[in-house]
Amino acid sequence: MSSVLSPSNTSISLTRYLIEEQRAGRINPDLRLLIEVVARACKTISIAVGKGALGGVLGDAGTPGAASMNIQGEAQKKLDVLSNEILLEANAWGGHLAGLASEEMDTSHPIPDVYPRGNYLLLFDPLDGSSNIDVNISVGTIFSVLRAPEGVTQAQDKDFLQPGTEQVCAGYTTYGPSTMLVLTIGNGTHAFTLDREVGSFVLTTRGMQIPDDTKEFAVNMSNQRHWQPPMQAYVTDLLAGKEGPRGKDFNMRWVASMVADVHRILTRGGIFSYPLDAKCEAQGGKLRLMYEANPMSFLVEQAGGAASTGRQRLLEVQPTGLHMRVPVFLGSKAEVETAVRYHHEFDAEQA
Ligand SMILES: O=P(O)(O)OC[C@H]1O[C@](O)(COP(=O)(O)O)[C@@H](O)[C@@H]1O
Ligand SMILES: [Mg+2]
Ligand SMILES: [Mg+2]
Repeated sequence: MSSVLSPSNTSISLTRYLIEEQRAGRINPDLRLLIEVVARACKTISIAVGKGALGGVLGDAGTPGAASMNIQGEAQKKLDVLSNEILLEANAWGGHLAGLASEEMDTSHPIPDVYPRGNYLLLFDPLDGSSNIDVNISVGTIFSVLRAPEGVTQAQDKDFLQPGTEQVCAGYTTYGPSTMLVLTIGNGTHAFTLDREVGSFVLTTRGMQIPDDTKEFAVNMSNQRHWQPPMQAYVTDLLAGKEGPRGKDFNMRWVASMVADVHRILTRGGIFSYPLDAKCEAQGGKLRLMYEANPMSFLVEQAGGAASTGRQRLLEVQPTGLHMRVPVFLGSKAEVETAVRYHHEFDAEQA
């Protein structure tokens, strides 16, 4: 059972938590440093996000009429670009990386020759929930850490193409009413809250646990007409409530910031889905495997939940590109298994 820790003078900081994990032999000094550097960069982003219009960080990057686009074909927000720069600058010189990759950069980013290299690869979505930036709704940063292949000191895109099961660490920060960092190194999922006075992340929930069952689902319902038949059937039965085949009523939530929707699920359960639909079919989905779906799936599985494409365990998907997209179903284990059953039954009927 997860335990929300009441603040006391023995509060455990992120640094102490990581040192204890290192002493237990679960992480080495390089990975500990890498996590500390990412956390510090997220504190800087949190300050920028918190300033909002006063910091001049709202709105689109680029110039009026000439928005700057990323490889996803999306107009970049100023905070997308600023957060990316903050994470790049913070991590380039740290000496624990062989390469970086980001939602906002077409290809992987080499570590400048002047800096020492390390054995890890860092992938990140510098600012998740971009459509919510200008309307003051929670946004976040998502990151994933892999090992660089043996002998690789300056990674290329192909070196990042490892299934999610190879992650050694994953996390996200939410920039909401409070700033929180949620982290796993493969020994459970834990939440830290930023103590703004002290300037450090403090452990506030050790061992987050997602209840197996839920009465809450999160999906962008406006895409319903574009969904495939199994998804149509699954949501129709959710909406039918206790009079329907599911025999219970379900509530719906959709923040449109994956970090916020997943944080709610890690905190009180639920299922989050961004299925394949006619609009994103050609791309293979909406959400990105390497720096959205994989890190969130690792965190969810480490909290007792499940994560699937609807047809396959998400962490076992073999990446084919840095910006590969996938359908996503994650959260309460029994509910994800139910959604997957609708897809398998439909496929079996088609076969
Ligand atoms: O606009 P939609 O269709 O509701 O999609 C919302 C989804 O898109 C995202 O904003 C995509 O992430 P980015 O903001 O990092 O591009 C997710 O956070 C969110 O779950
Ligand atoms: Mg995102
Ligand atoms: Mg983003």
